[in-house]
Amino acid sequence: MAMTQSQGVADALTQRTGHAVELVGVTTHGDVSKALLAQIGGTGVFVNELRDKLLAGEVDFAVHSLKDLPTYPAPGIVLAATPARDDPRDALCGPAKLADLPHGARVGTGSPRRVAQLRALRPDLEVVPIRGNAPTRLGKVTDGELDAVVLAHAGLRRIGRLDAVAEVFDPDQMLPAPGQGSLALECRADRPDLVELLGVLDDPMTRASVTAERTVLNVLEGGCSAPVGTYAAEVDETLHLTATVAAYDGSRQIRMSASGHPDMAEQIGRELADRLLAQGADQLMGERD
Ligand SMILES: NCc1[nH]cc(CCC(=O)O)c1CC(=O)O
Repeated sequence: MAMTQSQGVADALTQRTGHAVELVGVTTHGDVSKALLAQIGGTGVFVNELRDKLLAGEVDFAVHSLKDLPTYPAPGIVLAATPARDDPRDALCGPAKLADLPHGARVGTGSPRRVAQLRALRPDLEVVPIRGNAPTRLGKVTDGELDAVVLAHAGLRRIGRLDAVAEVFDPDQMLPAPGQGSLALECRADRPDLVELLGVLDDPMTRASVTAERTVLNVLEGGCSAPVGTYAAEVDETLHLTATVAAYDGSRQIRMSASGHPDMAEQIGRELADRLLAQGADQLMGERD
């Protein structure tokens, strides 16, 4: 997935600027570790090695999945572009839609956000923690170990496996991870030439949406392993943001929305997060079964 999305960015950049781009593959801790993301700390596990190579001057820019990027800034590094977002939703992969899965069906996901929202939708399911890349996860359904898995639609599209999708979750049912489906192009802050070059791929609507989403996560002090779901989109120059914090066991969920001018994306996110906290979001996030 990482190589496919990076190649897409490289091609787009060459097309727009005429510059040739050479891909340098980097394996990260998140790629090799078999531990659950929630256990290895979550934030930065797919990102840190790439940032090290940026700072060492071994590569000029890095392509990340935005949802894997920690919300706190990295010294010396800037987010030069957020290209137009892919489908941000989650997808159920398997032989049947969620409502048609048998009682007690085994559904795989390692994400506390997905676990919490799945349990809220179908308390009877057995949610099984899994890791590994998307093909490995899909393989667990094919070989009968699991009845279904939940994966990001964007990732499935990038690896050409939309055939596995039984149902795409509406954000009303399951809110995606902040930044899901969006890419992040990072480069060194002391390379204004590159910041400008990469800027041709920036999509202002995506930037506003993901800024609002990531601000919610930042204020709630959650990483990619927090049970926080968000979705923001711009309609007629108004940014609409919805966010949820869910108890891990699915028993309780706080869900709220806000909207405003896209230029105020950060403030919209901050105010929504404050309202979630006032409703007891921090208490829900701290709970584990
Ligand atoms: N956590 C790993 C990860 N990082 C980005 C994606 C998918 C692509 C995206 O959301 O942009 C995935 C896999 C998944 O969640 O199914």
